[in-house]
Amino acid sequence: MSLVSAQKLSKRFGEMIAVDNVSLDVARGEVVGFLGPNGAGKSTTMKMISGFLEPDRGAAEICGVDVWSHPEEAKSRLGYLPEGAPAYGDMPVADFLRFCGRMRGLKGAGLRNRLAEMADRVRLTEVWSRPIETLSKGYRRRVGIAQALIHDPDVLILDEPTDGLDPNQKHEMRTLIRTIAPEKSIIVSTHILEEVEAICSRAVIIARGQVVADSTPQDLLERAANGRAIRVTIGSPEEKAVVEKVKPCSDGADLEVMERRNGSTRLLLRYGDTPADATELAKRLRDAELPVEEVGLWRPRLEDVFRDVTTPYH
Ligand SMILES: Nc1ncnc2c1ncn2[C@@H]1O[C@H](COP(=O)(O)OP(=O)(O)OP(=O)(O)O)[C@@H](O)[C@H]1O
Repeated sequence: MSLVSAQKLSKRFGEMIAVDNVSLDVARGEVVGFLGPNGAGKSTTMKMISGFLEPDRGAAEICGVDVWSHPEEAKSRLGYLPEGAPAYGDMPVADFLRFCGRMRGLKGAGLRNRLAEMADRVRLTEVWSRPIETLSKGYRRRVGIAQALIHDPDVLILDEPTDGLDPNQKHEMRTLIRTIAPEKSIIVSTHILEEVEAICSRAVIIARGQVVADSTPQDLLERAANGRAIRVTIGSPEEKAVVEKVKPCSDGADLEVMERRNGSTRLLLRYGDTPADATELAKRLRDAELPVEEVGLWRPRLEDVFRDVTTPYH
């Protein structure tokens, strides 16, 4: 069963369609990376899924509970980490989490147990009595995660969970997310594509309010290249002349100039559905007496895939 189910969500602000017919299902154990350029509609979609913003059309359910007709019940199954640090900076960590627990309806031994578990699991023991505003960014973000987890929700929505953290803190946060992932459905909004590869089992890319890709990060990478593109570097800065000379050797591939650097031009040759043969191409380029520096199958990064699927929407 999907713990998160959003069906055909749409939202307009005046004339502008911020979210257009977005559907998203997330099963237990899935970590979905929610990606998109600035203004794509990520926050608006997450706010509608978590019941903070009413959609014009469509519906969202958390654990089978409609977020608009039964908001209290739906929100009790949901933990949310907003962007940035938690408020109430002058409160000690323990008091803040106790307060959040009470707001979530916990009390007595149940509350004490959850607080102890958070201290241990989110590794907050060291700073337990310190005011939040005196903590490092990494610890503050962990306090944010602890407040989202205090009532042991089935669904977690995390907005930019590692933004502004140093590499060690990022690593710790990702390890924590991976540890809790099997029991929950998690949606992570992020701009950091390496994060998607590190922790997400699925990547949903949104542009201009619409879902433009929904697949595993590995599948997106394979689909983008799949041995069907070659990267060529020619030792000449004359972009136009390079393209003209490479074209007749390229068996009808689509040519794109990737970059010009240090007197060289780097091209990307896409072969569509035909497998690319880098050895044959290298031979032809040498026969044409081009100053070839490098010829190899192109291995895209997630950045390239992201650019590919969102660029037509800018
Ligand atoms: N309350 C609002 N009133 C008017 N327009 C809004 C409102 N909230 C969002 N928008 C607009 O809706 C579009 C989608 O915004 P949204 O914040 O959902 O994008 P996003 O993908 O989260 O962007 P970012 O990565 O920059 O946070 C943007 O053009 C934004 O300006």
